[in-house]
Amino acid sequence: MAETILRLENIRRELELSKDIRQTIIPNLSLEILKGEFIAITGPSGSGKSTLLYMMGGLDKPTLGTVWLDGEEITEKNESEMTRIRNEKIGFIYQFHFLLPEFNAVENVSLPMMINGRRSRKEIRERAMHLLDMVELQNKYTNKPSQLSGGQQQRVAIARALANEPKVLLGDEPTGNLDSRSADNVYQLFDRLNRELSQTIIVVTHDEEFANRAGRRIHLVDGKIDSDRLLRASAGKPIQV
Ligand SMILES: Nc1ncnc2c1ncn2[C@@H]1O[C@H](COP(=O)(O)OP(=O)(O)OP(=O)(O)O)[C@@H](O)[C@H]1O
Repeated sequence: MAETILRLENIRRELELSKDIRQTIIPNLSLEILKGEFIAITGPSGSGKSTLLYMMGGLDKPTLGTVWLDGEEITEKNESEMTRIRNEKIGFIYQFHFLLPEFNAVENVSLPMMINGRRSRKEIRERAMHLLDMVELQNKYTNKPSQLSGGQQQRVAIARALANEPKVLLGDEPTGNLDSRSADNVYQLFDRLNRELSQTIIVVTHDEEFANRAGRRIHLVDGKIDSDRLLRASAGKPIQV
């Protein structure tokens, strides 16, 4: 039986638009995610997908409710504890890569490990190169972001997100800015990470093809789970036959 890696209990997220106007983005949502799952979150624009993802990764806090990550309640942590937890346990990938333009690929991937401070400089460099090999950028170590294609930049961002061996990899429209071939490459990479390393992956996407190739698809409408379907077996959830 796979372990739970993320648990959201009775999450409510309201926004204070002005002193007396509040908007409810997520009324009351509970969800359990197991280690090794590959999940796509879909839904119309404004349905609360990114808000949900950010609460899972501790970048946003619910108005009410509890989020547990890897057995730890993250909703009660202060900002400096959350910064450490995000660095150690979460890998984020955004629609835009947010690589540092003046740093090359190895340096960009090294950054989260330098902040973490658990590896020596030599180990950091070796791991950065290993991660770039894994995303098939073995001949681009010293390229700066401007010397890479959009798909290659996104693969550096994925290598960077994996730097500290995150418990959960979160993607907010990671293929949204890519042509279909590069998007397919990114999908293939996620699929490989999930199958070979049992990496837990949760991706918000508008890309139907991507969503249908994940292991589980959660569809949101107005901040509520409209459907939650297993599409195929994954390390986290084998489909019983
Ligand atoms: N900082 C903010 N200020 C005002 N409204 C916000 C803010 N952040 C989110 N919202 C509102 O919250 C709702 C949910 O936003 P969210 O970005 O989570 O939706 P989404 O499903 O990810 O949308 P999209 O697919 O367009 O990215 C939307 O109605 C949005 O306008």
